[in-house]
Amino acid sequence: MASGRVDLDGNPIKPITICMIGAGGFIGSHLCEKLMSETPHKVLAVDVYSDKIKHLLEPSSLPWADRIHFHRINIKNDSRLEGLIRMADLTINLAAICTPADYNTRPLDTIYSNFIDALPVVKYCSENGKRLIHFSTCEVYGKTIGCFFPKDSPLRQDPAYYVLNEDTSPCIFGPVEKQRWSYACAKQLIERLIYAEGAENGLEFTIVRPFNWIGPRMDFIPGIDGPSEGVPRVLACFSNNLLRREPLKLVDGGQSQRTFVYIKDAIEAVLLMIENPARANGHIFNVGNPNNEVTVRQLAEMMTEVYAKVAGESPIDTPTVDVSSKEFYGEGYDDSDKRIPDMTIINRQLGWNPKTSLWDLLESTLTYQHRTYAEAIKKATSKPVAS
Ligand SMILES: NC(=O)c1ccc[n+]([C@@H]2O[C@H](COP(=O)([O-])OP(=O)(O)OC[C@H]3O[C@@H](n4cnc5c(N)ncnc54)[C@H](O)[C@@H]3O)[C@@H](O)[C@H]2O)c1
Ligand SMILES: O=c1ccn([C@@H]2O[C@H](COP(=O)(O)OP(=O)(O)O[C@H]3OC[C@@H](O)[C@H](O)[C@H]3O)[C@@H](O)[C@H]2O)c(=O)[nH]1
Repeated sequence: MASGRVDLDGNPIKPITICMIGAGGFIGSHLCEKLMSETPHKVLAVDVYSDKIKHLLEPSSLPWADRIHFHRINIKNDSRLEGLIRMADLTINLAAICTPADYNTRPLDTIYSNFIDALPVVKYCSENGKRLIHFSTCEVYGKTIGCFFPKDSPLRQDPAYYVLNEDTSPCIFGPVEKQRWSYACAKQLIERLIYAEGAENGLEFTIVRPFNWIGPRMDFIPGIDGPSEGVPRVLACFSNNLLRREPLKLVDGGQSQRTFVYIKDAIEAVLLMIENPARANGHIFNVGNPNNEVTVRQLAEMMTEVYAKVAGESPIDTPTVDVSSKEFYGEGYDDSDKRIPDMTIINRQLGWNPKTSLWDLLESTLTYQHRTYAEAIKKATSKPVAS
């Protein structure tokens, strides 16, 4: 497994120690899995939760048991953080509040989590001469230029006005009272701070801008492994509706567009960044799949079709229902209109391309959702309600 592995320039890859903050989340769990099963690297896994990586931590007879150690730490207030960053060769920061339902209901937590709490991580990396891979977001681009043209303008069809490029696209945010942009703004400011640490103090950094990575273990199913009233991201919302045989809720008509990339494809890109520092340092990378674009309505229709196939159940008579964003998310919600990543830079630096079609990634993800949750949902919904 470990021997004979070489980087993109043919040099042998030396085992390193990685301090991964937010290792217990969706992306972290897949990255830990990849690092344990395919590389010789060690992981100091930092998070407040460990449920999603439990299968990698126990039992102690696992072949990688001595290469992954979990540290239950809240990075807001724990003096052990600097020690862990010093012990590692590389820090990867995934920790954040990053669910749209939180942007306008917990705006302060969102800003603190995405900016203030990330500050010591950047500082410790810079002061100790350690490399940093920081997770930002495609939301830093905000709205596309195209959305400001009249609906029937042919300019809307011109990629120059909607394809998002790391080095040339502007970042266009909405008003302060629409607090999605506070998340975007906090992420953008930490990017700028990291860039400045690189420019002034020589911090070796890579910034990742994920474009809707989806797959197994994303978020939670309300009432099963998360709060009943919780609102996860769209994959888990729609999965929950399908599992419960309820209509999928289309916010403001489901007209927003997204490109979805399979988590396993995206993790390949992160591994290339980890193992090719000379090609990744100093860069910001879009990581997404421009070929998998759909409107949210089309996503709902495809998920309904795929779920019927994997669960062997016919769809319900009314598979979707429209809801207003105010009803669904509360006052002050705003949305990103369209997100197509330009892949030129990641292609040039790391030769990475996504592989999995939207249909295929939904098929494997919904198979997982069905296997993991269908029984639990049946039990939960058949329980008599206490009077
Ligand atoms: N999944 C995507 O498509 C996507 C898109 C854009 C950006 N991102 C970014 O990627 C990163 C990871 O996203 P994810 O989808 O895995 O989210 P996630 O919520 O599943 O994972 C984040 C993890 O960070 C942990 N965390 C948060 N605050 C912490 C703290 N103070 N101390 C310790 N741990 C803390 C959480 O417990 C959680 O396990 C985030 O920065 C997010 O903004 C993800
Ligand atoms: O049940 C639902 C849930 C969501 N939606 C819509 O589906 C779209 C996608 O919603 P998601 O919850 O997946 O989140 P978004 O794509 O807006 O943001 C996502 O990508 C950028 C990251 O930084 C964010 O952390 C991530 O959540 C939005 O237009 C939302 O309004 C529905 O129509 N119905």
